[in-house]
Amino acid sequence: MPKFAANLSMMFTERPFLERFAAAAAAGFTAVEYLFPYDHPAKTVADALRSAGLKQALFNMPPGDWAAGDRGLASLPDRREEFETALVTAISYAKTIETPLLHMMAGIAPCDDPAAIACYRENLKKAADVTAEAGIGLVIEPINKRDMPGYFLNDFDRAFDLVLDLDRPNLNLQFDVYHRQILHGDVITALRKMAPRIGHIQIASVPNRHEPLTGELDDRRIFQEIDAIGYRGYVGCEYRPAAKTEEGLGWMAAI
Ligand SMILES: O=C(O)[C@@H](O)C(=O)CO
Ligand SMILES: [Mg+2]
Repeated sequence: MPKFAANLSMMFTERPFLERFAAAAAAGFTAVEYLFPYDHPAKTVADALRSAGLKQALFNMPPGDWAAGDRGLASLPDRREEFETALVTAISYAKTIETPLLHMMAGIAPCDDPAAIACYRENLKKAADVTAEAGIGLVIEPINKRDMPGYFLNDFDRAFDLVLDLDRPNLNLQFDVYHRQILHGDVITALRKMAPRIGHIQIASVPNRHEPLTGELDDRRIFQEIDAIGYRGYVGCEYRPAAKTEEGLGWMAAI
């Protein structure tokens, strides 16, 4: 059975961010992930994590101005400086919080624009090298077009090929089963094919992004396959609970 990390951007949101750590631990989780820690000093987040006895699985690099619609900076040629600053901030937080993995979001840009493609590639190489120096892994995640229209990285094969092509040992794929199913289906074949370069996995039911076992996929079968491909990292529970978070945790005992 995979080991699960609670996603604190979607789960336990009945409480303020810093109180979600203790709630996740009380519910039996041993690790957490979330989108962004940057609203709080890194030390404050690290203290919340450690006093709850949790491990950090992953968080994202600063995405630009999320409220204004930014969804990452990596493919935006006119925001290269901001990307570099975001990278420095992410590494500093990653060291204090002790995350083994950072997710670099691509941004909203046409996926066939040569300038965006070149910029993304260049920034990805830079981020992979800088994170490697810091002893941190880097992941990229294809995101479906319904949840994030216009997102640059919207194709699993393209992301996988890029990871292979850049050939950095610390650069891998964030395989979100929810996005995979909406974008392409064929989840199990893709898990098998991409297994050597999967750095992180996330799950949710499809199409409502609720608890596992409540959607169109056979999540038990998918968890078996995640074990079978030899994945030993955390599986992030990146779902919006259908009701209160604790009320929906029964799926873990049922799988
Ligand atoms: O799937 C998602 O939405 C997240 O993993 C993410 O990092 C960007 O929103
Ligand atoms: Mg995800």
